[in-house]
Amino acid sequence: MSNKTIAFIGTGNMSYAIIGGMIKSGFAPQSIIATNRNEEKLAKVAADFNVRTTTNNITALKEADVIVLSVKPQMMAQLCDSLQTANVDLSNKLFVSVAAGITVARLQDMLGQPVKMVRCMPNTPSLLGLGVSGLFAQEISAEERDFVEQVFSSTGIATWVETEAKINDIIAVTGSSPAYFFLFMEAIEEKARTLGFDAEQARALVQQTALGAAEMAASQPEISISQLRANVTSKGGTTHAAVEHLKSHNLHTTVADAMDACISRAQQMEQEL
Ligand SMILES: NC(=O)c1ccc[n+]([C@@H]2O[C@H](COP(=O)([O-])OP(=O)(O)OC[C@H]3O[C@@H](n4cnc5c(N)ncnc54)[C@H](O)[C@@H]3O)[C@@H](O)[C@H]2O)c1
Ligand code: PRO
Repeated sequence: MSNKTIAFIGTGNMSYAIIGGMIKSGFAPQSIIATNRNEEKLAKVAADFNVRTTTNNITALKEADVIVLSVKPQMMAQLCDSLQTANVDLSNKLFVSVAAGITVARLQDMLGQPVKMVRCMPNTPSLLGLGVSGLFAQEISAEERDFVEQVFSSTGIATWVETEAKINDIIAVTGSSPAYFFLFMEAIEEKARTLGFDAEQARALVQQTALGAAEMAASQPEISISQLRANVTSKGGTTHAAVEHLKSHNLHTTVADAMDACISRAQQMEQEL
């Protein structure tokens, strides 16, 4: 592994997941600094991953080679302002922003100077090494590119996109989409409860089925997802009845429209923030 130090500024759900994936894949805990304003959150990160923690963003900024900006988009301007006024030379640092809806140009504006910046759109399964991260950068060195790729591929699949606009598409396809799957699982779990399964059974039944279905797809890439579905669906049978109901309620269009709403919101945030 590289000897660079990486700091996560604002270690909440997303950075916790990335750090978890990095540690699982062998990054040295001492090469990782996690910051948060909330000491309880830091205590958990330190206890779970043995990384260095601090409530002082500037200490982390000074020490790290790579700075991951991981606060909520609405908090980013305030954070960047505090980093800018700290009088630290940022020209040799590499920044990575995981925030949705803030462009590189806007981040540089917030930081008050044209720093080297990578836009990254990860997702929370990174915690298990099963994440997907979209990456976009211009004008960074091959070594910096390799390091960022090493970090995010340690948490799952990392893929570079050609244009910054594509990061918004990645949000719809992989950044937000764990929530779509969870929503579907919630709906099945809820119905299982109304059919009389207790909470524990309903949860176990839905999660095992989701895991089994994903693993069926992942372990047999030569079989299309639609064929896997067809294999469950007997002509004139029970699954057919359920699937036809979903189709007649425009499931595909609804999902596509939801993904368009996700992209539109990211574009709108780019104007707002
Ligand atoms: N959660 C996801 O699935 C996901 C996926 C992709 C990208 N993202 C992006 O990741 C970023 C973080 O999202 P999250 O879900 O982890 O949010 P979060 O609220 O869980 O984490 C952000 C943390 O930053 C801390 N914080 C706020 N201001 C701070 C400051 N000035 N200094 C230090 N700490 C500060 C907060 O206490 C909080 O714990 C967002 O910009 C989001 O767009 C999230
Ligand atoms: N979670 C963040 C949001 O909801 C970004 C992708 C996933 O805005």
